[in-house]
Parts: sequence; structure tokens; C-alpha cells
Amino acid sequence: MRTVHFSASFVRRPCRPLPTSAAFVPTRTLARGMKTHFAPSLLTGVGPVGPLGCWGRAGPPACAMAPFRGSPAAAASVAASAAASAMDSPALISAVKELFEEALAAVVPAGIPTQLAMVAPTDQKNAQLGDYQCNNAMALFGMCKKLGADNPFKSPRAVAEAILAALPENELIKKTDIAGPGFINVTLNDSLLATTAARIVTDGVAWLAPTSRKGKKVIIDYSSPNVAKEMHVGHLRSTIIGESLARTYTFCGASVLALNHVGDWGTQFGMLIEHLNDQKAAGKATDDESVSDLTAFYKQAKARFDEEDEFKDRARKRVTTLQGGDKESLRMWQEICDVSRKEFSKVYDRLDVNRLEERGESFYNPFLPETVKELLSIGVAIESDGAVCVFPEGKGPDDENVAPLIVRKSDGGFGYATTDLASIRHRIDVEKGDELVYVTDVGQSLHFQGFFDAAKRAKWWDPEKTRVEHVGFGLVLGEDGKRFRTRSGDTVKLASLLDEAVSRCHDNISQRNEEAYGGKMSKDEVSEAARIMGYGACKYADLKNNRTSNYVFSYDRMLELKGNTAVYLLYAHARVAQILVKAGVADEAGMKVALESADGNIPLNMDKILEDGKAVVHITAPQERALALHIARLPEMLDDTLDGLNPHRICEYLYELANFYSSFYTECRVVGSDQQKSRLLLCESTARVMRKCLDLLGIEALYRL
Ligand SMILES: NC(=[NH2+])NCCC[C@H](N)C(=O)O
Repeated sequence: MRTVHFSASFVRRPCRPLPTSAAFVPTRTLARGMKTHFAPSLLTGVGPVGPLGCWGRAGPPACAMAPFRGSPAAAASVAASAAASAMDSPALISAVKELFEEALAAVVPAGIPTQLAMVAPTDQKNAQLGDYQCNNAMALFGMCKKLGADNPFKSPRAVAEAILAALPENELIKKTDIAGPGFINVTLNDSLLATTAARIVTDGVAWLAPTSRKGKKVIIDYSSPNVAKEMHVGHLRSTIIGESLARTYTFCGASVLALNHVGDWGTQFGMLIEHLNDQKAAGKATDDESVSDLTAFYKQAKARFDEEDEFKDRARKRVTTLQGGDKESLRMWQEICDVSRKEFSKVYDRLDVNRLEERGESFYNPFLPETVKELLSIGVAIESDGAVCVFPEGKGPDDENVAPLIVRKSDGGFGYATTDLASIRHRIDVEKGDELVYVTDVGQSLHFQGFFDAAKRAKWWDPEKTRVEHVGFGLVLGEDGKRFRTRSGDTVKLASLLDEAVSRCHDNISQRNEEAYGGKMSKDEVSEAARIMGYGACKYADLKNNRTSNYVFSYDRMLELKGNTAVYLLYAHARVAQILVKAGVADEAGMKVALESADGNIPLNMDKILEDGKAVVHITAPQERALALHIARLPEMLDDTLDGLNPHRICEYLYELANFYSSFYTECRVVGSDQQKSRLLLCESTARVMRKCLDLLGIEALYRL
């Protein structure tokens, strides 16, 4: 076995010179005007800044550091600099893979294709084995055997040995060993983990954002309720999942266009306008209750449409005049949309969703005739029974059991599919999206597959150039395992659902406030905490599941104090915050500041955590190492989240983080220990990562509970 030392592949990469001195002032902290004794001291002195930023995968790293060549303790010290914020922080796993790919390139014999590194994190239950495992040796040996006499290897183990011998010198890996037939276990350098944890405090958690989405334009279509219809739990799921993805993409450097593809166009507007007209004639305005409850209004209009021939006739004519651009019809359509819009925005305000841009189906109306015409002219669509249809590749009207995509109905009207074809084209050609994401229930999968496929055949979408994904999600079920409904069988109103969660939290927190804190929290504080916890619990209960599975909506479960719930995590964060207060690193006033600030960071009394003006984390116990490793794996988790479009990965990570922290806190004395500064730094680092993860899930943090 060979121990690989510092001086990595990246040493060969161009680096900007190391600054000779660096001063760091946490700007937000100062801007908030703290008491002088809390003013952070300047961090001066430079040390070898952690190598994390230099692991660079593709593209030149923005690098301002030299490779570490000093003692491990020195390596763990941090000198933050202005340049540091521009640092790239690729995922650990990618850096490990890159090293193994270099090694593989050197050992793969002629006649065998280039090998991608098969590297996976080691299950932390087996932490003694290492942090990552590279599993290429066995498969590569299998390929080499086919070379017969030209196979240079005797066994998979020999392949593993060759890979290790070819591993470039680097700063990342402390130790490697071969297990079993040829698994390579990899242990990372402690100093690197320590440095990463410390830098989160000096440079902010954004420093650790992965760079895989930098400069990418991502268009996320989510929420997308329908005008004059109830915004139901499905739309709530879409809103919560889409918002979390939007936040995560943004954090990872993408420019996000969040689109609310509201169902604001279609034949139903004929009857809605006519009904509105009649209501007005009867002296009722849009702010009248009978109209503002649009669901009821819709039902009335529908009933009349089904029962009154004269009304039906007018409604049909109205659709034509509306689609023909008649001013008066458009004005009334607008009026109806406005009523819905007001209702939707109430939900968005509650959920803290404010980046969504409304671009409803109506936006694409002018492009629809052209869309169909082109599909016909290139032969992707054909006329069938008076309608224009896109059949699956190789299928036609004579094939049985095929459901074509209808792009123009036999009455000449356009539908959902046509709008989506126009929208995908617009998002690629005009908006220049690199990734297009659509968040709806899995029930719409066929629709998405259908128009994605048509867009590809029409050459409007090149999958090599643009990533297009339907992010489907499962149903919300009631505790009886059936579709979530009220006892009377109606769909559950979103507002009342959130209200109930908040009210239950209010009861719990008030009780705790009296019992455990002697009423220390004011009435307002209790209400605010209940709001954060109630909304947080609903969001988290939704996000923590693998999105494609159905989940059971249960207040009891989502409000449990233990286990993978928002309540547990909010408590976990509050406990860390309170330790920092107890140690004098932060104070109550600082927490108030944190609550109002954009990044939620508590102003810190830096003297309490810096050693000789430097932020230094010492790793002396396995629990400290496990915690620091988990923190350093944030970029890897985020890449994973976006690759699979799975926000539940963030929940998993956050829950594990809370657990690693809890083992650390149980085993390692913080306040009053020799390691107090280092450990407090680790606490603050943990708190920041916790807050960032909560924020990516759309959940606010609590500092005291
Ligand atoms: N581009 C899209 N199709 N977005 C999703 C729209 C969702 C649709 N309005 C619904 O309520 O089901």
C-alpha cells in the first residue's frame, strides 16, 4: 500500500499567486451594527488555505492557494481572503474520481476502452474502512482477461495495486488500502475536512456551493394551478418541490427562470365569461362574494352549461370571440384571472414563494397555429378524423391501442399539448434554457413523454444540448390511505391545512415555553415560532419522501419531536444556536439580527472562536471527523440532488447532519474543554450548513425553542 501525499494533480494547474496578507470582515455582521465587543477581529495572516477550491474538475479552477506542505495543524488553519469567495468547490467525490480516472488512464492496457472511475461513498456505519471506495479493479480485470496473453494482470487485486501505484500525488487522500478481491478504500485527509469546516465560518456557506451549474440557465415550471379552479394539494406539492429545486439551482450558480404555467386559457372561459356577464347584469361585481369564491362560481357556470341550451350556445360563441381577440371578452377574461391570481398569491405569500413568474398558457396562444402548421409540414403530425395528431414514432391511425397527442381538435381548437409544444420551443429557442424542468404529478407522465418526443422529432429539442425533465410526484393520501379529502369528501383547502399545522405547533410550543422556559418566549415569539414550524413541518413532510411515491399526510407524524421531521431539525438547529449563546459566541440580540438577515447568520464574537486570529478546527475525535466529513460532502449531495432532481436528498443529508452533530455533542465536550474554540467553530459551521439546507427546502430557521 502506498500513502499518497500532498501535491496534487492540480499543482500543475495555473494558480493565482497566494496573497501575502488577508483581512476578513464578515460584512453582514458589521453592517448590522453590533456592540463593539462583538465586532469581529480581523483575521490576519495567511496560511495554506484549504485545498478544496483547487480540486477542479472540468475547466480552470479559480484558485488562490498553494498546495499544502506544512503540518496538519497548519493545514487546518484558515486564512480567508477576498479571493476566496471566488473559489470553486467541487464535490469531494468528483475530486476523488478525477484522481482515479488519471490513474486508470495510466493502467488500462491497449485494447480496453477508457474507464470512468467507479467511486462511491463508504457507508458511515463502516467508517473504519474509509470515506470512499473505488470499485474498478474487478470489472477492469474481467475485461483484461479477454486479452488472453496480453493481459498484464494476474488478479483483480493486481489491478487495484496498479491503480494505486498510478494514483497521482495529491492533497486529498491520506490513506488507501485494498480490501477483498480488489476494492480500494480511500481515506481523506483530516486537515482538508478541518479546513472546509472552518472556511464555512470565515467565508460563508456559499463558498461550498458546487460549481456544476455555474452559468447555466435553468427554467423550472412549477405550481401552475388553473384559473377558476381550486388550487389543490397536487399544486401544493408542485409548488414546494419546484421552489426547493429553484433555490438549489440558484445556490449552485444557475440563473433560474421560475415559470408559473397557469391554466388560464381554454374553452371553459366561454362559460365563465357568460356567467360573469349575467352576474353583473344581476348587479354582482367581481369583488362580490359569489364571484370571488371562484370554485363555486365555476360550478355554477358548469351546471348552467350542462342544463341551459341557450347559455351553452352563448358560451360556445364566446370562446370564439375570446380567441379571436375581442377586447371586451379579453377584459372579462382578465377580470376572472385576477380573482384567481389574488387567491394564488395568498398561498405563495404564506409559503414564501416569490420568484415565480406567471406565464400562463395564454402566453403561448399566438404561437399555436404556427406550431401545428410546422408539425404538419415536416410530417411529424398528421390529420386523422379531422383532428391533427402526433402518433408515437412508427405508429399511425390504423394501429390499435395507441394514444396520439392531439395538437388540434377536430373543431379547430388547440389544447394542453399544443401549448406545451409551443412552450418547450420558446424555452429552448427564445429563453435559451440549458435545463428545462417541469414539476407535476406523475399522472401527467404520458403527456410529457408525448410532447417531449414530438419536440425531439420536430428537431426543436436536441437532448444532447438541452436537458429536459418531467419531475413527477405521487399523490398525497389521507390517513385512511385514500386520496386526501375532507370528511365530507371535498378537496382539502390549502389554507386550512396550513392553519391546522400552525395551530397544533402553537399549542406544543406554548406548553413547552411554560414548562421548560418559564414563559421566557413572548406571545409574538411563540406565534412566530409556530408559524415557522407549522409551515416547515408541512413542507418537510412532503419533501422528505422520494417524490414519486405517494405519501400519507399525518399531522401527528409530521409534528413528532424525534425522527426525520422538520420539528426535530428545527430543535436541533436551535440547540446548536443556544450552545453558541451559552459560550458567549453569540447573544440573544444577535439571534434577532440573524432572524432578519438574508443569510440567517448570527453575528459572532469572533474572539471566542479564533486562535491567534485564525479559524482553526482540530480534528481529535472520530465524531469530530465524521461531522466535518459530512459538512464537506455538502457539494456532493447538492450535485446529486440536481442530477436526480430529488430534494429528498437534502432532507436525508440534513437529518444525518443533525445525527452526526448529536454524536459529536454527546462524545465531545464543547464548552469548558481544551478544544473549546475549535469545537465552537465546528458548531457554528454545522449551524450554517443546517440553515442553508433548511433554506433550500424553503424552511426558515429557529434559534430558540
Ligand atoms: N407546462 C406544464 N404542463 N406545466 C404544468 C401545468 C399543470 C396544469 N395546469 C395542472 O394543473 O395540472
